[in-house]
Amino acid sequence: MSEPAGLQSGTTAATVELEQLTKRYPGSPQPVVDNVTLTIRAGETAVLVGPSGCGKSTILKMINRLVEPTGGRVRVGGEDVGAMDPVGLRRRIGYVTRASGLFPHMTVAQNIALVPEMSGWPRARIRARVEEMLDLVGLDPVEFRDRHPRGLSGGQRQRVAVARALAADPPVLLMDEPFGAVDPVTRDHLQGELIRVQGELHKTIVFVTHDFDEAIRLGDRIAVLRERSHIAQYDTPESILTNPADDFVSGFAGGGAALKRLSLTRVREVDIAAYPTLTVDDPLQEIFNKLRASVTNEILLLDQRGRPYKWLRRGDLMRAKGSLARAGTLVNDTVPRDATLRDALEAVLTDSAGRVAVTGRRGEYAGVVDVETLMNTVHELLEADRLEAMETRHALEEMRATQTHAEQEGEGGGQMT
Ligand SMILES: Nc1ncnc2c1ncn2[C@@H]1O[C@H](COP(=O)(O)OP(=O)(O)OP(=O)(O)O)[C@@H](O)[C@H]1O
Repeated sequence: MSEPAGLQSGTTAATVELEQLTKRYPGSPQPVVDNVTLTIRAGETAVLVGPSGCGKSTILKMINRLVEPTGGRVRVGGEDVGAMDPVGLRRRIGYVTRASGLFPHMTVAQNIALVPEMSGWPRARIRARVEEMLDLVGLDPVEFRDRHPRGLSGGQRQRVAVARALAADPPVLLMDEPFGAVDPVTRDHLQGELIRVQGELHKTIVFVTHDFDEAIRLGDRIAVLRERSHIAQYDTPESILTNPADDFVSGFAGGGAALKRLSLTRVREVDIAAYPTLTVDDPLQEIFNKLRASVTNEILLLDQRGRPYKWLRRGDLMRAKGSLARAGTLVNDTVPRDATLRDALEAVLTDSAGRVAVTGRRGEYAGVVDVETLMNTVHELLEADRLEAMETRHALEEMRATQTHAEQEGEGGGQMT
């Protein structure tokens, strides 16, 4: 069977379309997936979130044909998967589940090499690919290549499972609660890693979870599903938080929209205050002068490599008898520019003076955020979201009105002839 263009290995991503997709398992009176139509754009992460048993896993399994639909179809890269050879199809769609599904008798490297081997890749290319994949998921190839799954932690097993799913460079990755069985701290870490990997690879990812916070964090778009996979809302996380379609969606999203909004924004996206700074090599007199002139009553002292080192307040130098080594308070927490505003808020709230230094890639000083900046920012964000939601609703209403008008005109025209 020929390989459809949209599904060739090496293709960055492919659109996934569900068209009136339905599944009724034998013996069950109701379909578990009922007439679902949904388009997942190439390169996007779509998260399916909904109550237990609403058919999320069944949808994923219909995409890679582990389950055959009873109605409708799935297209990947424009091609009907029902017309493809299921084994070939599965080689080109990565699949990661809650239980890693690694083969226990095979080493990590053998597990990752599985699909490239079945696809007939030359040995040297497979070896290089295994190393590359381990590197990508943050595992040292030398340390992990020859280990067996039983010797790995739950989090490490899921990393290997992701490496295996991506090994043959599939355009589509299906993830069924991949982090559901690991502890919350590891889950948090793995979610961050997935965001980083997706930032590099731009695959089309269909991710299933029943954790709404996970959906908010990972999804470019979220499909909130009711029973039988009826779509309650399919939208960006921002729209779902600020403009939920109905009570079911807002109930699922839970409270705390403002806090969740903080998780969606990065520190680099907000105005970071420029703080008065000096470096440890600057003359003492200059430090005195700057402190005296500072409206913040405080300066941030940077080390020789420009990294935040000490907070220095007026009087500190005097009390330390002019010794810079003894004066001030060491900076013990910083946040990178890529951190979320929620992380920044956490750091600011635990800081005794209510502010935290922001750093760039190499730990260099980039600015300071404080409680006031964060409060103002979240107010502005929520306000902007609300305005946008209102504009969208207005545009939709206008479109509908124009449509109705055109239809009426059409009907009128029909009567005249
Ligand atoms: N092979 C099967 N045969 C019969 N019924 C099935 C089969 N697989 C799943 N079901 C039923 O279909 C419904 C949907 O299951 P599915 O696993 O797709 O839901 P889900 O939303 O992924 O659930 P969860 O979040 O609990 O994993 C459930 O009622 C389940 O019992």
